[in-house]
Amino acid sequence: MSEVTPEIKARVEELRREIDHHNYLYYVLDKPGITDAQYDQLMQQLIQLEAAHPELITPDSPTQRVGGQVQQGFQAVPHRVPMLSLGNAFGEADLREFDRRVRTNLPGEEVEYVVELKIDGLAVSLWYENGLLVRGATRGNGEYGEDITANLRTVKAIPLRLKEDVPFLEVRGEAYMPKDSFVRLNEAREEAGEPLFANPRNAAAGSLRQLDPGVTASRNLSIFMYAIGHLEGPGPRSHAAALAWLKQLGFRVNQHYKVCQDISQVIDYCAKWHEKRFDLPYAIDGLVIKVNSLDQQQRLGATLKSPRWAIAYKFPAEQAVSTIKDIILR
Ligand SMILES: NC(=O)c1cnc(OC2CCCC2)nc1N
Repeated sequence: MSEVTPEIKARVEELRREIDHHNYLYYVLDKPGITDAQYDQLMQQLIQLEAAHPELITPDSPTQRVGGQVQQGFQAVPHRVPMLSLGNAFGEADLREFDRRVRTNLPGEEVEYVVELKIDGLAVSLWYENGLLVRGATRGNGEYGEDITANLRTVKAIPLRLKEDVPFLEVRGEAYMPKDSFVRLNEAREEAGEPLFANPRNAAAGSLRQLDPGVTASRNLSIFMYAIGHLEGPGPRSHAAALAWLKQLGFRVNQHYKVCQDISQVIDYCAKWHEKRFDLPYAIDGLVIKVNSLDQQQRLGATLKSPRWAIAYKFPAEQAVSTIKDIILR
């Protein structure tokens, strides 16, 4: 093994920064800055330098996303803050009833809502210590999840290192399989005589619960972050500010969220996306409405399993019976 010179160390660090930046442009912002060939060229240089100087390898190096070993199973891990499930609203009357309950519990106060698309994937929790990804887990039963860190590290939209070294941060998001990846995967499975996945949510869940991270890496999963689970130190005071801060840290955040001043604006926004949902490159099964003020969220609290400050608006199930492909590709 040849001696590590300062020049080699500097080159490795420069390659890492450049590759991380291009991963961020491509997988987080959907705005690639270079061609795939140029990207592969950078990766090959870094792989070769790290192979010649393994002592330079760090856990957050872009070459360390796909771990080697196949796991025997998944460790059960406790969530510091339970991952609650959402109550459902199936129409305008349910949404107005939700608004009435919120305002009854916050007498005389102004209430703002944030409305987000409800990504149809798998809820996951990511833990970062000093800006480094240290753990990833499924929601599980809300109290305990499964440790799928090795699999989540392969999702390139998940940063291995944040843009700021926050001491401790746990964030939640929805991992999902884009529609075109879902169709391609099922076509390949049909070719191979394997059972098809019924929908992108099952495909994402199946891909994340693989014992071999190499299989997860091949499934082209992505993610949208939607909440801070636990944060040490001062943080944002509203949910909208939390989403902006997560984006600033380098996370992928869905940009179709809207701050609404009253429930009528919420209802209009839900109607708009009920119309437009097939224009999206990923599956959604509704929208999520949240009280914007984190202080009001705190004071509204939660029932045993659901927050009083949030509700899911679910789209009516598909009327026409059509093949999964038509629905996905409509
Ligand atoms: N699938 C989604 O896109 C989604 C799921 N969950 C939440 O919020 C949590 C926070 C409090 C209970 C639910 N937001 C979302 N956008």
